[in-house]
Amino acid sequence: MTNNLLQTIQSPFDLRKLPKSKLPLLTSELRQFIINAVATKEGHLGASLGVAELTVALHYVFNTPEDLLVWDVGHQAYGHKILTGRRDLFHTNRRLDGISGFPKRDESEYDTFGVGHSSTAISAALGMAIAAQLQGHSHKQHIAVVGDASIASGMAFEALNHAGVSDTNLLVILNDNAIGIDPSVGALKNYLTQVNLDGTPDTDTLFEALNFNYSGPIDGHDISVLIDELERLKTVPGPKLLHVITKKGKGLRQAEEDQVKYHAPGKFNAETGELLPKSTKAQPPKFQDVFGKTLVELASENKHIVGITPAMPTGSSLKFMMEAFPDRAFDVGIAEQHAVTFAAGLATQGMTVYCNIYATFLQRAYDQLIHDVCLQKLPVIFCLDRAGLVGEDGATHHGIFDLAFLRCIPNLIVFAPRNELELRNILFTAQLGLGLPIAIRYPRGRGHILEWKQPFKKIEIGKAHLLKEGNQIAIISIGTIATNVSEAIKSIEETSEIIIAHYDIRFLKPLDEIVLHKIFSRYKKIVTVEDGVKKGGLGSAIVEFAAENAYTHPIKILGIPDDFPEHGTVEELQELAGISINKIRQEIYRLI
Ligand SMILES: Cc1ncc(C[n+]2csc(CCOP(=O)(O)OP(=O)(O)O)c2C)c(N)n1
Ligand SMILES: CC(=O)[C@@H](O)[C@H](O)COP(=O)(O)O
Ligand SMILES: [Mg+2]
Repeated sequence: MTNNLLQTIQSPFDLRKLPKSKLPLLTSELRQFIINAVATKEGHLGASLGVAELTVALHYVFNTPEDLLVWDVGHQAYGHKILTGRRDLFHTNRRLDGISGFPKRDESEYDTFGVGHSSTAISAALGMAIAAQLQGHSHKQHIAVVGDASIASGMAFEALNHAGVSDTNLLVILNDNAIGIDPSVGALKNYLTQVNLDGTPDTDTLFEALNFNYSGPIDGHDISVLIDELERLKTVPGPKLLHVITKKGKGLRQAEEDQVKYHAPGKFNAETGELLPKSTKAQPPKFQDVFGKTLVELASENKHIVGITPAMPTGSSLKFMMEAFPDRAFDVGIAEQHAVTFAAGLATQGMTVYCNIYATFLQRAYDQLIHDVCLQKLPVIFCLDRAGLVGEDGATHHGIFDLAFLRCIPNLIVFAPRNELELRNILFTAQLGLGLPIAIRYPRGRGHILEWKQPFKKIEIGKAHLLKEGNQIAIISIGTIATNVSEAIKSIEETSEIIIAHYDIRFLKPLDEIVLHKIFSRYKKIVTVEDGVKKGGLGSAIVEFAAENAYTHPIKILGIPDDFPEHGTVEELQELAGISINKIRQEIYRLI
């Protein structure tokens, strides 16, 4: 398909000049543009395909950017980006120095609010709407587009509760496709499904009870119905909720049929929709699969084991336990706060709980972690996937704060496996009973060990590992960044007389003080390396240890500088942050 019409749209002002009759063609071209771009450049697919009509209709009816449009999560905003001046830049989506995969305020005036984490749109749009009232801009419209999985989160409920007693020009559009990344769950999902089946609710809807003017459900792929309803709602004062039914992946057969895989499918053939074949060579496992498969092994021996994921069964691989032991594995929806306190409740009753949360999303449940788990010494086992730099998802998704924000919590053990075997063994060790909560953080992607299914070995809590001795400088690393450190050391030792010691501290908490005293007595200079923020993490811990023990060695901290890393490949971002093999080698040379 050509995209002749789409090519004429530089901004929504051009779009609004088109006759309504041209909009279906424009929508098809937009959809095809997204398919072509994601097929070769990768990214999120299904969500943007599902809202193609809605995106065109919103920019057609509302006077964006004067009217404020807020996308929840933002993984569905590719069409919005393409229509708002970024079509010709779209090939740089999620690449280093390119545009972000999510709406971002400093990228465009049409991106009214930075997103990536879910369920923020209603709060943000309500804030904007109340600001408009206070500033006397009563003509402004405020629209939050939120998915059925995201609206089930606590934050979204809190915002609805507040908005319902406001008299603001707020329109919440519930984009209901009955799926998040994985199928949506919970009582609200069942309620929405029923409303959808009935066609129209015959009693007061949940949203009417919260004082919203409810309309729908309407067909989100019928652009003319959408436009008529949005035009009508523009004239209705107060908080409104429009229930729109869409199909995730709409317009690409495979994406409609396998919505989980095509949420973010990787490269595929734009014409046939088929995923590009993966290498047939045996590969080391993904860390998430080491977690998921090991948990099944452990759960089959230990009936007290329970697993929890907040809406990421596939991403975390908890799906394996959900299949094997459906009664003991829970997808609680996008509800990180609930997931943590739910885990705490289970732990009070002697259950052995593995609560798997992406490191970045645990940020949302910080109080629950402190107040409900650690303060009460409840031995919940937190498995923090996607820790460190995650790559193309960028600033909103890097799991780089966890080491710093976990280290300051009393009673919490913090462990980062160096490889798949260490992950497997700590998962085993944790269920033997630690008497304290533990956070186990590991990265996105694959490790290096093909034969990872080895017999379990118990890990001694608080014990660091000497990986190699040296003569002047000691490097202390934590987690899988040890691979970069080992490579950097190897290349230096190949070309010089210097021999560098390397320790894997493993436990950020409790620190192995015996080993640290040995390091400080034996070596003149210390380097720490972590794939988390420098402020507050491993480096800070070592500096504090040195100060407490009156060691005056120079200590060089390598980690993420005090800034938000953007998107790019992990290797590119490590280079920028100064923790790539190359940058570690340079730093060591500088010290020598
Ligand atoms: C706080 C938080 N938890 C988890 C995620 C991961 N996540 C991204 S999209 C998504 C599903 C969103 O589903 P829905 O709101 O229904 O939107 P759809 O993809 O169907 O358009 C999830 C769980 C996230 N972005 N933020
Ligand atoms: C939009 C969002 O938050 C998720 O889709 C996220 O991109 C998933 O990340 P992984 O690909 O690492 O599972
Ligand atoms: Mg959805």
